[in-house]
Amino acid sequence: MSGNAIEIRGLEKTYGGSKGQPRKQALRGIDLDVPTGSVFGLLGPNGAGKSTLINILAGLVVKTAGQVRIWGFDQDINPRQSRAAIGVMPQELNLDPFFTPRAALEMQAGLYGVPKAQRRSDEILALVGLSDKAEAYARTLSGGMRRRLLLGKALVHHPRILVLDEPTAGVDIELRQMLWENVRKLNREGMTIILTTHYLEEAEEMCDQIAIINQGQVVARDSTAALLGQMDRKTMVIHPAEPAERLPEGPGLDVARRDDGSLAISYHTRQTTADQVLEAVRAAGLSIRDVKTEQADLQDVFLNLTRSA
Ligand SMILES: Nc1ncnc2c1ncn2[C@@H]1O[C@H](COP(=O)(O)OP(=O)(O)OP(=O)(O)O)[C@@H](O)[C@H]1O
Repeated sequence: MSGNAIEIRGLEKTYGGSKGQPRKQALRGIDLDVPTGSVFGLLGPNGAGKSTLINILAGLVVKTAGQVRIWGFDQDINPRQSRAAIGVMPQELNLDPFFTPRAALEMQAGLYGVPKAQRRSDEILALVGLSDKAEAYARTLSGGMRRRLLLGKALVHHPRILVLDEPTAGVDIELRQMLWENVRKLNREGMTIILTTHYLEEAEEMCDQIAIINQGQVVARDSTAALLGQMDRKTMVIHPAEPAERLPEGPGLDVARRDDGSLAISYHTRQTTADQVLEAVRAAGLSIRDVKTEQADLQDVFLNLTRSA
């Protein structure tokens, strides 16, 4: 398919307040296109609504309003086809402890109505590195192996789109590499990949497109390169030798006094050099007792984006 693997318009979700809990609006009108063939990163702080969005795509959560098209199929009009186009690797390790990996894959294939002749359990077991555990009970598998099996289960029905919800949260380096190798391979073969992650460097490395979600809304959506361009904010924290009477000034400098008497000077590294910041400090008549820099992290970026939104 050319164009978009997924098209979302005006998507809303309000969880009903049960047992006296207040109602919770988790998604507040999401518009989002995921280009076919991309590795698409869905970023956002805890509680932003990423899992809700993914679960709606997977058909596990019912939306309150809006339209979702998966591989051209409207979820409301063609629920079966839209579900068949997507495979989801969930966050929780929800596996039946008495199934072997092979049985779990066969069972999943059965649920999706994949005919026996078209099942590729051995191929999938090999892909996720579980061939030698094919007949082991799930309860005897390590956490990492269970994750691999969940990835395998997401692939049994040959989906066009693979969704990975926090695939590398708490996994070791080896498994992480193996997951990313698999993702790259599947993407090269044409699969569209959507993943949620908390790790900015992971998104930077893996994703060519990124959407940032905050409080149920898309606050940024761009190519990774363009977004990272906005993330070049650094903060230089200056402890002046004497209390500062005058604040440093300069184009692109954002200066704040902190409670400990230090000055936090934020700037964009593409626009301003550290030297220019120091010059502005001296021009304000300040001598420096101590200085350190703070790199913007994803949290800063979120704050920035939500403020400007
Ligand atoms: N079943 C539910 N009932 C009520 N509220 C819910 C339910 N599931 C999620 N929420 C609320 O909806 C909001 C979005 O949650 P969601 O799990 O989608 O966020 P998230 O971005 O995936 O966060 P995390 O990274 O922590 O998984 C949160 O405020 C959450 O508490």
